Amino acid sequence: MDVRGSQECTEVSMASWNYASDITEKHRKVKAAAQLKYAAWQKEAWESVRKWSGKWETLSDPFLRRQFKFMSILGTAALPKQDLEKYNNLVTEMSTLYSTAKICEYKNPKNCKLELEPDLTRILRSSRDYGELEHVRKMWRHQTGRRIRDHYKLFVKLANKAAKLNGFDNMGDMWLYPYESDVFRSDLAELWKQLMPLYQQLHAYVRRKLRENYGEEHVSRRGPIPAHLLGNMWAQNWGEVYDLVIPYPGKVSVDVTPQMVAQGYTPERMFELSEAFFVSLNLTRMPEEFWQHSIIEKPQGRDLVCHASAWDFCNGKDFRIKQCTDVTMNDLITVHHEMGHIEYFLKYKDLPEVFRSGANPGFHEAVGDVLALSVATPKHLHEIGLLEEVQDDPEADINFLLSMALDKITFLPFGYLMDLWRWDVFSGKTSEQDWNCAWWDLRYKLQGIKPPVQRSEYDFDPGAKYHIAGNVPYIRYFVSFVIQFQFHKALCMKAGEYDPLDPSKPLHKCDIYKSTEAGNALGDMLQMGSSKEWPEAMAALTGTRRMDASVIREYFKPLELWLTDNNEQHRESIGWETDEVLCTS
Ligand SMILES: C[C@H](NC(=O)O)C(=O)O
Ligand SMILES: [Zn+2]
Repeated sequence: MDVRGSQECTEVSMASWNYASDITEKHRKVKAAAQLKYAAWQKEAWESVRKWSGKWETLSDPFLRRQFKFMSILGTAALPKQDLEKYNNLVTEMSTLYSTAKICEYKNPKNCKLELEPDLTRILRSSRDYGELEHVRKMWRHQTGRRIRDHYKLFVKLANKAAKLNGFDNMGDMWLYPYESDVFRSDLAELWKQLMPLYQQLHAYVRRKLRENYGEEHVSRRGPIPAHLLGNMWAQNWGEVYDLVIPYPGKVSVDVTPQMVAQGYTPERMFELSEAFFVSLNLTRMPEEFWQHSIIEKPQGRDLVCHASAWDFCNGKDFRIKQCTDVTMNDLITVHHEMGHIEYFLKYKDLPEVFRSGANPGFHEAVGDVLALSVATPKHLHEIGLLEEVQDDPEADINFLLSMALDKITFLPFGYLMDLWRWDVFSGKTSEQDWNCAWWDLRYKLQGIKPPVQRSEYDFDPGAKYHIAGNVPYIRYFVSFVIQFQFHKALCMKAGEYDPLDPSKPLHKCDIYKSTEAGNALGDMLQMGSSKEWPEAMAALTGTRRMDASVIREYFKPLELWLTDNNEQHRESIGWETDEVLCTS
């Protein structure tokens, strides 16, 4: 049944790639037709599997049983043709509106060509003008969320119809199927409960530093932080305001963006640097086709989906990244993230097609980030010439850990709430007239942030984020940000870079570069694809079968102690409160 990566899969991937990298009506038509053809092929394959239902469950070979289990879920191809065509068009239209959105410049309303990448990303990273930041955030939401709210209404209806045709109550349940656990949601709630205290300490510290920078009239002592001051369009990580919050200024800065620019780094060099790290671990070099067909710089003169992505063309040969790479440290980390996907594709390409995916979607998001945890260390940045010296003192350590926390800890509540909101929308717990205010309830409750201007139900702020417009599930990133530290710890032990009993080898200083023991262990887990249940893949690499928040807390322990002490010294209140109405329904 399972062919070497069906021709239909290659065809629909190619048509989707052509559209995503060059948004034209012609490419859209070809993609829509290929999607319907692929769905017809999937439905045919599913029909022949269904003939076995009631029999395959008793097959003695677990490998075969698992293949049938996965093939018995058809997905959205179960929709009647017209519904599927409508569903596909809605998703394509929403992600196109998002990817082609442009806004006018704050100080020059005649220039209305500003795009998210790189224009708005750069402004949000570098501007400290309160009014400009507020303008950029508000106008982006007018051009994206507001314009797709109606699409989203019909999308939710069709998505739930498809879920029901697959035997699920709603699409939120269908999205959780690959995690193969009926306690998964409560496991996630437990992880967040364990991590929230650290987040709240970091939030209190950053709020104080931003208050000192912008003044108490903009950043109150006890209230939520205005979202547009956090350096990122969605306030999903705060690394870009590192310069405003550095605990010990005057130390060597771990943000090596200036060094990368000064040394004439190009996107090509960033990709070669990333590949060199993977190869140093005895992992796989990028194939020739990768370098021929990938898009690693934003092409001029055409619209495309700039959000970075990694592509598997189902033929065991053709794998690509599409990324509008900017020469920044943030994008160097993203390059590793995307190349981690390619490594996974390469490692499981000879498995039956149904097993060519991550042990669960969180695993796929974690691979590249694990390597980036080593790359980001001052020791590694020094080794590759991006940091002039390594200062091995407690203050430099706190600076480094804070920069890592601004990316990894600040992300956790956002990574969790994105699908908390969507699960409630799919299940109907959040009704359509409350969509936007339910979003802000979660943004306030979990992240302790607020919108710069009051929101209403004319807005659709979730739609201002790629993964909602483009219909990409998001809990995979929350899972990744927890398990990538478990993987990091296991690999660091294999590399001899971390010893729980040796204080001179703390987890946050580990760099697995050139360790083939670590690389082989990681490669062995990647080779499993989704042929085994994810706790088995987790145990193969880390020795434990569960997601475990204690590892990320161990990594940040020195910082957590420092933050708690620093907040006490400044008598900062931990947490947030407000009587402001953030959103009117
Ligand atoms: C964290 C997630 N990463 C990704 O899409 O690759 C994001 O960018 O929102
Ligand atoms: Zn990813």
